[in-house]
Order: sequence, then C-alpha cells, then structure tokens
Amino acid sequence: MDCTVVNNVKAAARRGKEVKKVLRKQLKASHTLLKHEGISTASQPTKNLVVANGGLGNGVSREDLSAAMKQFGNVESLFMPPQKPYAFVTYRSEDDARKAHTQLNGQKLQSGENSVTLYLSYVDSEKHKEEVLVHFPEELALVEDFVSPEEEILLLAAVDWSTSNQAQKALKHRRVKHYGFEFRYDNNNVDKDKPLPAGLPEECLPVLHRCLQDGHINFLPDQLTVNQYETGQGIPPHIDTHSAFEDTILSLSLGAKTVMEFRHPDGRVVPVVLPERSLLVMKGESRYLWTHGITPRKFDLVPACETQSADHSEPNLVSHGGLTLSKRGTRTSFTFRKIRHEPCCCAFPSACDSQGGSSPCPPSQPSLPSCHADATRLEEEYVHRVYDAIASHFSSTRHTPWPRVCHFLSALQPGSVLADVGCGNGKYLGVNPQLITVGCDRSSSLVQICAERGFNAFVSDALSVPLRTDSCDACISIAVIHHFSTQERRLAAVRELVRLLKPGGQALIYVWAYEQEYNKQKSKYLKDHNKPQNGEKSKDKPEEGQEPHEEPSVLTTSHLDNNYTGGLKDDSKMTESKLSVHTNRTAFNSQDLLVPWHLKGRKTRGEEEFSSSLHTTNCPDSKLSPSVDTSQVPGGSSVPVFHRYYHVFQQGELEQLCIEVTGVEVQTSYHDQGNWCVILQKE
Ligand SMILES: O=C(O)CCC(=O)C(=O)O
Ligand SMILES: [Fe+2]
Ligand SMILES: [Zn+2]
Repeated sequence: MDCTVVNNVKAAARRGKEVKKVLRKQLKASHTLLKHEGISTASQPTKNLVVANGGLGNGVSREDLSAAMKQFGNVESLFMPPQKPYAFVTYRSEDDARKAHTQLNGQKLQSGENSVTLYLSYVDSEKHKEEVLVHFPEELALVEDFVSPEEEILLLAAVDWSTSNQAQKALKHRRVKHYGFEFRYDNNNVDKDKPLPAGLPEECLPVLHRCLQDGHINFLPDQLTVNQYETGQGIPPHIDTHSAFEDTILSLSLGAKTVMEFRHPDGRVVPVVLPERSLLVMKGESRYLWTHGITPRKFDLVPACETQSADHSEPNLVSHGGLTLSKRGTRTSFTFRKIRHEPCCCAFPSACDSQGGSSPCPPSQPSLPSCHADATRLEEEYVHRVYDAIASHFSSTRHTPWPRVCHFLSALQPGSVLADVGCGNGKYLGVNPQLITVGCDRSSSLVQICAERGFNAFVSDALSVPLRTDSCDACISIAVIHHFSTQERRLAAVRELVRLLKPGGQALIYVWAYEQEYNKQKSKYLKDHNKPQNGEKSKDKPEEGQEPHEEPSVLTTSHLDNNYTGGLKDDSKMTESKLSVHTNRTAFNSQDLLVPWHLKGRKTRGEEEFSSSLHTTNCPDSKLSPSVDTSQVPGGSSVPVFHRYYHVFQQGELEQLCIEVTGVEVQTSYHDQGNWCVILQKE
C-alpha cells in the first residue's frame, strides 16, 4: 500500500473511533436523562430533540443555543428549563431535526466563556413542558397594560423626590416615599392616627377609579408607598402586616419590568414577571400567606416569549421553560393600600399578627435558626442544595490536599481504617494508599465525583454516618462542621466522629476561622484579595489554594448589597439575627454568614460534563431558590451566584466544643491558613 492509502485507512479508523466515542457518550447521556430526570429518549427520529449539555445549567445561553439550532431548519420551540444541563428543541419538521442530529451531535458549542459538547437524542413528545408549569399563588392577579404610556409618565412625574421629608427615605436597597400615612419600617406598621399632610397624588385617582370599576377593589385606598429600585436593588421577602392594611393590595409597576418572587410557607416559590405598566392585585391567600419580595440583582430570568404563560388558555400558569435574561432598569412601583382599623380576622392565623401568628420567616430570608427545624431548613437550602449545584465547579477548584492534613494521614499505620466524613471530591481519599479509606458526603454530586475517581464513598449526613461504632482507626472532618448552623448540631457532628473511632483512634477536624489574620500573618484567603476578577491564576489551571476554603472567584458582589438582611426590617435597626452576605477575601465581621460562590462553567472532561452537572439539579427550582442569584461577569454574560451558610469559629471555640464530648481528649490544636484545627483521641 502506498502512503496515501495507509493514511486514508488510518484516518478512516480514527473517524470510526470518534464516531463510536460520540455514540457511546450520547448513549450515556440518554441513560443519565432517564435515570435522573425520567426523560426517555426515542429510538426513531421525531421532530423533538433533547440537547444534553445544552442547558442553562451548563452556562449555555438561549441566544447561542438558538443560533446553533437554527442552522439546521425552522425551530418551532426552544425550551430551556432553569438550572438544567439540557434543553429541548422542537423543529417544524422531522427532517430538520434529523439534520441537526447528524450535524450537531458530539460537536462543541461555545457560549460565552463556556465550551460544551452537545449530545442530541430524539424524544417522543413535549410532555416535559407540563412538568415545569407552576401555578400562580391563589388569588393573585396580574393585569398587563393597566395604565397607558402617557399615564405612566404622568404618574412618575407626580412623585417629587427632591423634597425630602419624614415620609421619604433612601433605604439601603431602594428609595421610598409615603402618602396618606407613613409606613414605619421599625415596627412594620402605620401610625393610624397620624395621617400625613399630603394625601394621595391626584394623578392616581383615575387609576384607582378604574380599579374600582374593574372590581379589583371595593374601597378607595388611603395609603400609597412609592418604591424606586435602581438596577440591582430589591425588597426583602415579606408579608404586608395584616393589622396595618385591609385585604387587597395593589401594586403598579412603572418604568421597567422586574421579577417578584412569591413564597409559600411550604417552600413553593413562584417568580412572577411584572411588566412595566402592569397592575398586580394581591388578595386573600396571596396577600396574607405568601411572602412577596424582589431579589436585588441586575438581571432576571424571564420567559423568552413576551407573555407570562406558555399556554395562553391558562393565564395563571408561569412557564419555567424558554427563559432568557432580562436586564433590569429603574423601576418605580406604586403600592396602594387601605389602612385597617379593626384587628385582622383573616383565614391565615399562622401569619396574622392580629391572631397571635408570627411574622413569617421564610427560608428565603435566612436568619440564624432558633430551632432544630429552622436549622435543617437553612442547611438544606444554603448548604446541601448549593453543594449539589456547584459540585462540578467546586471540585475543579479542590485539587491540592492540604499539607498538614496529608501529614496526619501519612502518619497513620498501614492498614488503618480511615473515614473521611464530608469527603467532598475525595481529594484526601487517595493521599495514603496504605490506608483503607471510605468517604461520605451529604452531596450526591460530590460522591459521584469520588466514585468516578475510583474512591469508596457514599452519601451520608455527618450527623448520622452508617458505620459501626468503634470501627475506625482515624476520621477526618475537613471544612464540614462550620456548615452546621447551631452549636447543638456542631456538637453532634463531633460526637458522631468520635463514635466512629476505635478506642485510641484519632480524629482531625478543620473548620474555617473567624480570625483570618493570626500571629500577624494574613491567611492566603485574605492575601489573595487582589487576584484577577475570575479568580484564576492561569487560563487552564484551576485555582489551587492552600486552605480548604479557597474561593474560586472574587467577582464583585455589588449586585448583592453587602449585609442584605431581608425582611422589611432591613432598613434600619432590627437586623441582628439576619445572616449577612460576606464579601469574599475580606475579614469576617460576623460569625454566621452567607458566603457567595460564583458558579462558572468550565471545560470539564468529556462526558463528565454532562453526568456530573446532571447531578447538580436535584433541586428543580434552584435557579429560583433564594440561595442563588446571578452576577454579571466582564464580557456581559451572567453567572449564577450561590450562597453557602458558614459558622466561622473563633479562637478556642473548636476546642471548647470538643471538650464537651465525653470520652475524648484534645491532643493538639492549631491555626492553619485561616482554619482552626484539632486532633482528638478517643479514650
Ligand atoms: O415594589 C413593589 O411592587 C412592592 C412593594 C412592596 O411590597 C411594599 O412596599 O410592601
Ligand atoms: Fe409589600
Ligand atoms: Zn390576618
């Protein structure tokens, strides 16, 4: 054979191999879709395709995916469920779908900073859409185009922000002006016998009369609060105090659209897009039981089509599919209410201050928990869900085992049994190959990564590890216990570690320290303050830091005002119990806080990209969950920002905790790169 023939044969063989590889990966993607999402793919071509790795959850934008798909024909619909690593495309014809399948399967797609490999499979129907439709809260109505553009101008001009008086305030997150009665943010109520000199601006009257005529209200409101939000500002989730105002509350949106989130005490979250010039009518359950709030951010995820609902016959459904990012502008809202003069006797006593109910504290407005149930809710939302969602990116920043942890592991006798409780991506499981190691973590996504690396790991809560008492020669708990939100639970976590140890066995515990400067030495976490915006040292090497808490990103959190505390009480005094949002790489100013994680799509290895990101989605609404936000990155794209709860330990606190556990002795304690550490020995 001559050289060309040989080369052609080799090239054909190479191509054959590549085709096989794509097929293998596509098959794997189909299996994962079925196993984790219940989506079954079709063996015969249809006009519907599921595009694995082409989801918002992979950092793929709607625009980029849409452009890629349109190359092959007429796209009837493109459906991108929030936070999911896949998208659904329906072509007008099966032929176009077939073309897309042939041309795009196994191909790379660049979207912003992300490069992903797409795997396409046919699906039978569009059934998936139904599953992501969420109902509006009961008795909530939205009337679009309630005021004309001319009325909008008139109304906006009626607010004179230049005259400052008691009834006008520049709050941390927006500015407000009150008419009729002042709403007091210190007691969340109004002084009913102190009406303001100025009644409601007369420009409002035609609008209010229309509300009466249309039956939205059956009384004229006597109180108006005008809120003005700049891009990036919001209002914490709250229920307008029952005893202060009558049932129906009207909110007119002017100037720009926004997304208001409604939350039910049972955890349901419904984002409602409020277009400019629309009227929101909150009545009954939606007024009394659901909280409403606007997350401070610069972009919102809104349905790509202009209407709220995917299904026009069902106006009270919110479509979670077909989303796109919408930049916020300055929004001014007019909230009209009627002062209540008798106690409220609504049907929602649990949320009614007139009936001895408590003011709501939804998970979206995290405070330090005051009971066990609150603690588990907080950790679920601000620890477990977050780690599951960021697992793949998190893992890519956790490469270098920590020297002093390695030293501990290396000093153990060959054949020792080691349990790594909260093992993350398993970076300590292979440090000393002479040990018999087993890891566990609360995050199934991280456990999956361990498994892919060939480590022994299982999903377990650190408070209840399914291993026998006295079964381990050593245990490690690295960067875990600071995620428990009460002293009681932190103590229980230490107890559980000790339970696993054989008598004489040792446990090494690391927790993040409040003191990031120790012996006049700044921790690496602080020293890296001036790292480049994306937090990487070089393009292809993920950040590797010394401490277990290296943050992958030091993007500005300006979209989220620092110390955003939630609750209407954010505005002045009563903020103590609310968790503040920490600014990465700065000193801590509180022991209990939320630490932002800027999720970045990374080029990951082949199919892992799909399988591991799929595991990040066991929280179907995590995109809409309070622990997630988005921030803008240079270049204009947006990255989700997650918030993790931490309790950072003060000097001596970890030892104190360990001393409370009987049958164990603190052998050593030290400060290591911004962490407090102890080695315990079981008696
Ligand atoms: O801006 C809005 O539409 C809502 C304002 C609000 O909820 C309030 O002032 O209580
Ligand atoms: Fe409100
Ligand atoms: Zn009430």
